[in-house]
Amino acid sequence: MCSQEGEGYSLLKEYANGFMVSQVLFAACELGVFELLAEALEPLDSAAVSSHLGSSPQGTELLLNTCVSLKLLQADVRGGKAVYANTELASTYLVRGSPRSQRDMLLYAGRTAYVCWRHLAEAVREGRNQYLKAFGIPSEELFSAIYRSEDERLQFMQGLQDVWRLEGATVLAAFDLSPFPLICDLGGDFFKDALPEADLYILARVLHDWTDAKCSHLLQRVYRACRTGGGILVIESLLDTDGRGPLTTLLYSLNMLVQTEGRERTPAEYRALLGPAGFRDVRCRRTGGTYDAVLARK
Ligand SMILES: C[S@@+](CC[C@H](N)C(=O)[O-])C[C@H]1O[C@@H](n2cnc3c(N)ncnc32)[C@H](O)[C@@H]1O
Repeated sequence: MCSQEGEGYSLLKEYANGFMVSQVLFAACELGVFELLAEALEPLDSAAVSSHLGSSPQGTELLLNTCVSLKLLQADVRGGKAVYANTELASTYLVRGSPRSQRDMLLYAGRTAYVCWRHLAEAVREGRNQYLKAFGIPSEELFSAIYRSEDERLQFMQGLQDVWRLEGATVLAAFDLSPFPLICDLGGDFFKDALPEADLYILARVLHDWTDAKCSHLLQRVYRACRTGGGILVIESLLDTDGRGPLTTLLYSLNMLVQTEGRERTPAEYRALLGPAGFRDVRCRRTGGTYDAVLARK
Protein backbone atom coordinates (compact mmCIF):
# COMPACT_ATOMS: atom_id res chain seq x y z
CA MET A 1 0.00 0.00 0.00
CA CYS A 2 2.75 2.41 1.04
CA SER A 3 4.70 1.82 -2.15
CA GLN A 4 1.65 2.97 -4.15
CA GLU A 5 1.41 6.29 -2.35
CA GLY A 6 4.21 7.88 -4.33
CA GLU A 7 6.21 11.07 -4.10
CA GLY A 8 3.57 13.23 -2.42
CA TYR A 9 3.40 10.95 0.59
CA SER A 10 7.21 10.74 0.87
CA LEU A 11 7.45 14.51 0.77
CA LEU A 12 4.75 14.84 3.40
CA LYS A 13 6.60 12.47 5.75
CA GLU A 14 9.85 14.35 5.17
CA TYR A 15 8.19 17.65 6.09
CA ALA A 16 6.34 16.21 9.08
CA ASN A 17 9.49 14.63 10.48
CA GLY A 18 11.68 17.67 9.84
CA PHE A 19 11.30 18.84 13.43
CA MET A 20 12.64 15.50 14.70
CA VAL A 21 15.78 15.89 12.60
CA SER A 22 16.27 19.40 13.98
CA GLN A 23 15.86 18.12 17.51
CA VAL A 24 18.42 15.35 17.01
CA LEU A 25 20.91 17.99 15.92
CA PHE A 26 20.02 20.34 18.78
CA ALA A 27 20.09 17.56 21.40
CA ALA A 28 23.45 16.22 20.25
CA CYS A 29 24.86 19.79 20.45
CA GLU A 30 23.29 20.37 23.89
CA LEU A 31 24.71 17.12 25.23
CA GLY A 32 28.19 17.82 23.89
CA VAL A 33 28.38 14.67 21.76
CA PHE A 34 30.54 16.29 19.08
CA GLU A 35 33.05 17.84 21.52
CA LEU A 36 33.41 14.52 23.34
CA LEU A 37 34.14 12.63 20.12
CA ALA A 38 36.47 15.39 18.89
CA GLU A 39 38.54 15.20 22.08
CA ALA A 40 38.58 11.39 22.37
CA LEU A 41 41.82 9.74 21.30
CA GLU A 42 39.88 7.09 19.40
CA PRO A 43 36.28 6.39 18.37
CA LEU A 44 34.05 5.61 21.38
CA ASP A 45 31.32 3.05 21.87
CA SER A 46 27.93 4.16 23.07
CA ALA A 47 28.53 2.96 26.65
CA ALA A 48 31.62 5.18 26.85
CA VAL A 49 29.71 8.12 25.37
CA SER A 50 26.81 7.68 27.80
CA SER A 51 29.19 7.36 30.74
CA HIS A 52 31.08 10.55 29.79
CA LEU A 53 27.90 12.52 29.15
CA GLY A 54 25.97 11.11 32.11
CA SER A 55 23.16 10.15 29.72
CA SER A 56 21.05 6.99 29.59
CA PRO A 57 22.66 4.04 27.74
CA GLN A 58 19.55 3.36 25.67
CA GLY A 59 18.86 6.99 24.75
CA THR A 60 22.50 7.58 23.90
CA GLU A 61 22.73 4.59 21.58
CA LEU A 62 19.56 5.69 19.79
CA LEU A 63 20.81 9.24 19.40
CA LEU A 64 24.23 8.12 18.14
CA ASN A 65 22.74 5.75 15.56
CA THR A 66 20.35 8.44 14.36
CA CYS A 67 23.30 10.82 14.01
CA VAL A 68 25.03 8.16 11.88
CA SER A 69 21.97 7.96 9.67
CA LEU A 70 22.03 11.76 9.35
CA LYS A 71 25.75 11.69 8.41
CA LEU A 72 26.71 13.63 11.53
CA LEU A 73 28.63 10.64 12.91
CA GLN A 74 30.31 7.62 11.39
CA ALA A 75 30.27 4.16 12.94
CA ASP A 76 32.80 1.34 12.72
CA VAL A 77 32.72 -2.05 14.34
CA ARG A 78 35.65 -2.87 16.65
CA GLY A 79 35.80 -6.04 18.74
CA GLY A 80 32.16 -6.71 17.88
CA LYS A 81 31.02 -3.29 19.14
CA ALA A 82 29.96 -0.18 17.24
CA VAL A 83 32.27 2.77 17.84
CA TYR A 84 31.46 6.33 16.83
CA ALA A 85 33.45 9.29 15.51
CA ASN A 86 32.55 12.69 14.06
CA THR A 87 32.12 12.95 10.31
CA GLU A 88 33.86 15.82 8.54
CA LEU A 89 30.55 17.73 8.60
CA ALA A 90 30.43 17.49 12.40
CA SER A 91 34.14 18.31 12.87
CA THR A 92 33.79 21.37 10.66
CA TYR A 93 30.44 22.81 11.71
CA LEU A 94 29.35 21.31 15.02
CA VAL A 95 32.35 21.18 17.32
CA ARG A 96 32.74 24.17 19.64
CA GLY A 97 35.85 26.15 18.76
CA SER A 98 36.12 24.94 15.18
CA PRO A 99 36.78 28.04 13.00
CA ARG A 100 33.60 27.32 11.01
CA SER A 101 31.48 26.16 13.95
CA GLN A 102 27.72 26.85 13.77
CA ARG A 103 27.14 25.36 17.22
CA ASP A 104 26.06 28.57 18.96
CA MET A 105 23.52 29.31 16.25
CA LEU A 106 22.14 25.78 16.63
CA LEU A 107 21.94 26.10 20.41
CA TYR A 108 20.07 29.40 20.01
CA ALA A 109 17.73 27.84 17.45
CA GLY A 110 17.02 24.91 19.78
CA ARG A 111 16.64 26.88 23.00
CA THR A 112 14.85 30.00 21.77
CA ALA A 113 13.64 30.03 18.15
CA TYR A 114 12.22 26.52 18.40
CA VAL A 115 10.17 27.45 21.46
CA CYS A 116 8.66 30.44 19.59
CA TRP A 117 7.98 28.27 16.51
CA ARG A 118 5.84 26.03 18.71
CA HIS A 119 3.33 28.91 18.47
CA LEU A 120 3.55 29.52 14.72
CA ALA A 121 -0.19 29.09 14.11
CA GLU A 122 -0.97 31.69 16.81
CA ALA A 123 1.69 34.01 15.36
CA VAL A 124 0.04 33.78 11.94
CA ARG A 125 -3.40 34.31 13.47
CA GLU A 126 -2.33 37.28 15.59
CA GLY A 127 0.36 38.69 13.26
CA ARG A 128 2.88 39.09 16.05
CA ASN A 129 5.76 37.46 17.87
CA GLN A 130 5.22 34.82 20.53
CA TYR A 131 7.59 35.77 23.36
CA LEU A 132 4.71 36.05 25.81
CA LYS A 133 3.44 32.53 25.18
CA ALA A 134 6.88 30.99 24.74
CA PHE A 135 8.67 32.61 27.69
CA GLY A 136 6.05 34.61 29.60
CA ILE A 137 7.80 37.82 28.53
CA PRO A 138 6.04 40.84 27.01
CA SER A 139 7.78 42.08 23.89
CA GLU A 140 6.67 45.71 23.53
CA GLU A 141 10.38 46.50 23.94
CA LEU A 142 11.56 43.87 21.48
CA PHE A 143 15.21 43.69 22.43
CA SER A 144 14.42 43.68 26.17
CA ALA A 145 12.60 40.42 25.43
CA ILE A 146 15.38 39.08 23.20
CA TYR A 147 18.05 40.07 25.75
CA ARG A 148 16.01 38.86 28.72
CA SER A 149 19.07 37.56 30.56
CA GLU A 150 22.81 37.94 30.21
CA ASP A 151 23.10 34.28 29.14
CA GLU A 152 20.41 34.78 26.52
CA ARG A 153 22.09 37.95 25.20
CA LEU A 154 25.44 36.15 24.87
CA GLN A 155 23.86 33.11 23.24
CA PHE A 156 22.07 35.32 20.71
CA MET A 157 25.20 37.32 19.88
CA GLN A 158 27.44 34.26 19.60
CA GLY A 159 24.82 32.60 17.41
CA LEU A 160 24.68 35.67 15.14
CA GLN A 161 28.45 35.60 14.67
CA ASP A 162 28.48 32.01 13.40
CA VAL A 163 27.09 32.80 9.97
CA TRP A 164 29.49 35.67 9.33
CA ARG A 165 32.44 33.33 9.84
CA LEU A 166 31.18 31.48 6.76
CA GLU A 167 29.43 34.13 4.69
CA GLY A 168 30.71 37.52 5.88
CA ALA A 169 33.48 37.87 3.31
CA THR A 170 31.13 37.09 0.41
CA VAL A 171 28.57 39.64 1.54
CA LEU A 172 31.17 42.36 2.01
CA ALA A 173 32.62 41.62 -1.45
CA ALA A 174 29.23 42.17 -3.13
CA PHE A 175 30.08 45.85 -3.71
CA ASP A 176 33.27 47.87 -3.94
CA LEU A 177 33.32 49.64 -0.57
CA SER A 178 36.62 51.46 -1.21
CA PRO A 179 34.86 54.83 -1.90
CA PHE A 180 33.75 54.85 1.76
CA PRO A 181 36.70 55.67 4.05
CA LEU A 182 34.69 55.82 7.29
CA ILE A 183 32.29 52.94 7.86
CA CYS A 184 29.87 52.79 10.78
CA ASP A 185 28.22 49.60 12.08
CA LEU A 186 25.49 51.23 14.15
CA GLY A 187 25.20 50.54 17.94
CA GLY A 188 23.86 52.75 20.81
CA ASP A 189 20.15 53.36 20.51
CA PHE A 190 19.81 53.98 16.77
CA PHE A 191 16.18 55.05 17.13
CA LYS A 192 16.98 57.83 19.63
CA ASP A 193 20.67 58.70 20.07
CA ALA A 194 22.56 61.07 17.79
CA LEU A 195 24.15 58.99 15.03
CA PRO A 196 27.86 59.50 14.30
CA GLU A 197 28.72 61.01 10.91
CA ALA A 198 30.19 58.45 8.48
CA ASP A 199 30.60 57.67 4.77
CA LEU A 200 28.87 54.31 4.94
CA TYR A 201 26.43 52.80 7.43
CA ILE A 202 26.08 49.06 7.60
CA LEU A 203 22.71 47.72 8.70
CA ALA A 204 23.14 43.95 8.77
CA ARG A 205 20.05 41.95 9.74
CA VAL A 206 18.61 45.05 11.39
CA LEU A 207 15.75 46.13 9.11
CA HIS A 208 14.25 42.63 9.11
CA ASP A 209 13.54 43.05 12.84
CA TRP A 210 11.25 46.04 12.38
CA THR A 211 7.98 47.24 10.87
CA ASP A 212 8.05 49.41 7.74
CA ALA A 213 7.32 52.48 9.90
CA LYS A 214 10.28 51.85 12.24
CA CYS A 215 12.56 51.04 9.27
CA SER A 216 11.58 54.33 7.61
CA HIS A 217 12.27 56.26 10.82
CA LEU A 218 15.70 54.63 11.17
CA LEU A 219 16.60 55.14 7.51
CA GLN A 220 15.66 58.83 7.66
CA ARG A 221 17.94 59.23 10.70
CA VAL A 222 20.78 57.44 8.89
CA TYR A 223 20.24 59.60 5.80
CA ARG A 224 20.49 62.80 7.85
CA ALA A 225 23.71 61.65 9.57
CA CYS A 226 25.34 60.35 6.37
CA ARG A 227 27.98 62.46 4.61
CA THR A 228 27.00 63.69 1.14
CA GLY A 229 28.17 61.13 -1.40
CA GLY A 230 28.11 58.47 1.29
CA GLY A 231 25.82 55.51 1.45
CA ILE A 232 24.12 52.70 3.29
CA LEU A 233 24.76 48.98 2.97
CA VAL A 234 21.77 46.85 3.94
CA ILE A 235 22.60 43.19 4.45
CA GLU A 236 19.59 40.90 4.51
CA SER A 237 18.29 37.69 2.98
CA LEU A 238 16.36 38.91 -0.09
CA LEU A 239 13.05 37.39 -1.09
CA ASP A 240 12.41 36.71 -4.77
CA THR A 241 10.57 39.48 -6.62
CA ASP A 242 7.26 37.60 -6.33
CA GLY A 243 7.80 37.02 -2.60
CA ARG A 244 7.40 33.24 -2.99
CA GLY A 245 11.00 32.11 -2.56
CA PRO A 246 13.71 31.20 -1.76
CA LEU A 247 12.37 28.73 0.79
CA THR A 248 15.12 29.53 3.33
CA THR A 249 14.27 33.24 3.19
CA LEU A 250 10.56 32.52 3.56
CA LEU A 251 11.31 30.38 6.61
CA TYR A 252 13.49 33.19 8.00
CA SER A 253 10.61 35.58 7.41
CA LEU A 254 8.31 33.33 9.44
CA ASN A 255 11.06 33.27 12.05
CA MET A 256 10.88 37.07 12.10
CA LEU A 257 7.12 36.77 12.61
CA VAL A 258 7.45 34.50 15.65
CA GLN A 259 10.42 36.36 17.13
CA THR A 260 10.40 40.03 16.07
CA GLU A 261 8.27 42.87 14.67
CA GLY A 262 9.60 42.51 11.13
CA ARG A 263 9.95 40.25 8.10
CA GLU A 264 12.25 39.54 5.18
CA ARG A 265 11.61 41.70 2.12
CA THR A 266 11.90 41.72 -1.67
CA PRO A 267 14.33 44.09 -3.45
CA ALA A 268 11.33 46.27 -4.40
CA GLU A 269 10.31 46.50 -0.74
CA TYR A 270 13.81 47.67 0.25
CA ARG A 271 13.72 50.23 -2.58
CA ALA A 272 10.35 51.44 -1.29
CA LEU A 273 11.92 52.03 2.14
CA LEU A 274 15.22 53.54 0.96
CA GLY A 275 13.88 55.89 -1.74
CA PRO A 276 11.47 57.92 0.42
CA ALA A 277 14.18 58.18 3.12
CA GLY A 278 16.23 60.11 0.53
CA PHE A 279 18.60 57.43 -0.75
CA ARG A 280 19.19 57.11 -4.51
CA ASP A 281 20.95 54.71 -6.86
CA VAL A 282 19.67 51.66 -4.94
CA ARG A 283 21.44 48.50 -6.13
CA CYS A 284 20.59 44.97 -4.96
CA ARG A 285 23.08 42.11 -5.30
CA ARG A 286 22.24 38.50 -4.63
CA THR A 287 25.33 36.68 -3.40
CA GLY A 288 24.13 33.10 -3.90
CA GLY A 289 24.53 32.62 -0.13
CA THR A 290 22.03 33.14 2.66
CA TYR A 291 22.52 36.90 2.87
CA ASP A 292 22.48 39.50 0.12
CA ALA A 293 23.49 43.14 -0.13
CA VAL A 294 21.68 46.37 -1.02
CA LEU A 295 23.77 49.50 -1.52
CA ALA A 296 22.23 52.97 -1.79
CA ARG A 297 23.80 56.44 -1.99
CA LYS A 298 23.08 59.83 -0.49
C1 LIG B 1 19.52 40.43 14.30
S1 LIG B 1 20.72 41.34 15.17
C2 LIG B 1 21.98 41.60 13.94
C3 LIG B 1 23.32 41.91 14.53
C4 LIG B 1 24.48 42.05 13.53
N1 LIG B 1 24.35 43.24 12.73
C5 LIG B 1 24.59 40.80 12.68
O1 LIG B 1 24.22 40.82 11.50
O2 LIG B 1 25.04 39.77 13.20
C6 LIG B 1 19.98 42.89 15.39
C7 LIG B 1 20.86 43.84 16.17
O3 LIG B 1 20.19 45.10 16.32
C8 LIG B 1 20.57 45.61 17.58
N2 LIG B 1 19.57 46.60 18.02
C9 LIG B 1 18.26 46.37 18.28
N3 LIG B 1 17.66 47.52 18.66
C10 LIG B 1 18.61 48.48 18.64
C11 LIG B 1 18.61 49.87 18.92
N4 LIG B 1 17.48 50.50 19.31
N5 LIG B 1 19.77 50.55 18.79
C12 LIG B 1 20.90 49.93 18.39
N6 LIG B 1 20.98 48.61 18.10
C13 LIG B 1 19.84 47.89 18.24
C14 LIG B 1 20.60 44.40 18.47
O4 LIG B 1 21.37 44.62 19.62
C15 LIG B 1 21.20 43.35 17.55
O5 LIG B 1 22.60 43.33 17.69
